[in-house]
Amino acid sequence: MQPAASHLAILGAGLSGLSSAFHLSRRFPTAFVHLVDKNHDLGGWVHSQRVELPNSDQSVLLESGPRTLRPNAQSILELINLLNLQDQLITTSTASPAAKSRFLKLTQGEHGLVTIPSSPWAVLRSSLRSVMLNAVMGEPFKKPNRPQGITDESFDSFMTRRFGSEFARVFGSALVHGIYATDSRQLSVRAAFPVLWEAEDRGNGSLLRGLLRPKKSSSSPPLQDAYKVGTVQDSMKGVSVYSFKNGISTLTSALEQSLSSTPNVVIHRGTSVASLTKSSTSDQTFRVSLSDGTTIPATHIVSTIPLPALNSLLSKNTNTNLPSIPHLTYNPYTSVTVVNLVFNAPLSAIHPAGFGYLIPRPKDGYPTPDSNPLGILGTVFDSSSLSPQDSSTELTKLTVMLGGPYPSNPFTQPLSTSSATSSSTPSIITSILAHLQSSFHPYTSTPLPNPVYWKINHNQHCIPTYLPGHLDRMEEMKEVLKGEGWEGRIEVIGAGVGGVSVGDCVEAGRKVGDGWL
Ligand SMILES: C=Cc1c2[nH]c(c1C)Cc1[nH]c(c(CCC(=O)O)c1C)Cc1[nH]c(c(C)c1CCC(=O)O)Cc1[nH]c(c(C)c1C=C)C2
Repeated sequence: MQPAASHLAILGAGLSGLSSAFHLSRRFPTAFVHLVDKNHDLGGWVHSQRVELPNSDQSVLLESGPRTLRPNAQSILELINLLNLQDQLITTSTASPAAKSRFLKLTQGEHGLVTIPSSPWAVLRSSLRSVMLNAVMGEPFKKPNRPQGITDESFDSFMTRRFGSEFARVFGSALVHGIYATDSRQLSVRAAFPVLWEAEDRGNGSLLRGLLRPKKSSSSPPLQDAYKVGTVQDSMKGVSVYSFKNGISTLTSALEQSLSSTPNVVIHRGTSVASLTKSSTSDQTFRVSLSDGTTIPATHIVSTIPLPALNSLLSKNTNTNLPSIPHLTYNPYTSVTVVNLVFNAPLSAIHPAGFGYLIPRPKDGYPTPDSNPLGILGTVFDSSSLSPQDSSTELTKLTVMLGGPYPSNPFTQPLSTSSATSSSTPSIITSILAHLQSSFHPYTSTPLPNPVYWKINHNQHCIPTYLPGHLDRMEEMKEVLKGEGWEGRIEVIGAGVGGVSVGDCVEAGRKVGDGWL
């Protein structure tokens, strides 16, 4: 029989680790909960920074990780309620341009952005008409064409089957750039977009018919599992996305603060896990040794660190009675360089109102320095939805994202994390400004002003690319963790396992250790 969960060790204090510690410390109020992170600052990829602009009394809030949240993630609404963050919310309505207007930049050489049509009438007037019309109108009438017996495929192959290769490249690859910053020809459709895979089943082979057909309603969750959202749900009516006055770090900082004042929780920051072994004595506890010399005896473990990091940790163990965990190094991780720019001019003087734009995969694939030399994936118009974070609407902030599947660009290495004012503009910023100028033409025909502030952050290996077959591999991994040696007393969660969004990570932390006693 499993021992009671009396000593819990949680490896990694990003969103999944913080959420795990928060929920487990409430579920097991008499257990000792240890939360370990190699960094001194907790929160993982969430990084919000308020910057005072030089020579002015103005400030802006810049994000280098996730910047907005969606109201459908109940587990986040629950944290907002439990941590009392409601008065710090800023919301963007579904009727705002940020929610309604999205753009594509089709080719680097050509000026301008193309609006993604949001209604059938808009399609008829759009320059994307030729790519969209036949693909979308024809899909419901196309014969079912999923090859028999396949259990997964790439997102590109799925979209190509149903809509044709040009539609898959233009829309599919751009969507994947904006979420996974990867090549849609590598990404598993079932792991990344399960809703679409299931809709094709429901529509008897047609994705669009399946999306229009309602899902069979699942029975409501047992009462103890109901999300404690309080009145937060009501404040999300008509909201498309939201954040906080001081950015997404509000959530991670509030979790950290709450854990710091919880008597049964110890946070070990700035120290990494040196080894993970299992005692050979009859108590069979795990030993988590930290690089600062501390050893945590643990009855149960939650690993939220990237899967390759867990693999390195376990492969250091010699003479261990712990079985190896499969598939930890199967998926690659992509890196994204995030460039925040701030202009001393209102939004309308810089770019059209809207969410921002994405750039599809070039026609000839990625290693094409002529078509997209900087490897730009897209640009977010932050001020369209997040201007209440800043001290003035006379400022415009936007974020250019580079990297992902493009060959690593020559600028990122020496500038991995840097920021400055316009007095010393490096060539990457100059090149990005030229790209923006061409993207915003003819909306803005006058030269763009120099940014009053810019900041570059290179997020190395920040997002996993789930390769086809990911869900089956994760099931196999879970079977091993339930078996001899681990005995269901370790759970491996986080972005590498079950979803990369903030909501997925928080939800995984909420569910972890469900069967522990
Ligand atoms: C660091 C860059 C990131 C890129 N994708 C993600 C990050 C953190 C993760 C991500 N982005 C989105 C989702 C879906 C969210 C959901 O469905 O709940 C995820 C998991 C969508 C998204 N993409 C962009 C924005 C502003 C959003 C809204 C959510 C968020 O704030 O992250 C823009 C964008 N993200 C990336 C690129 C290249 C890009 C380009 C415009 C990569």
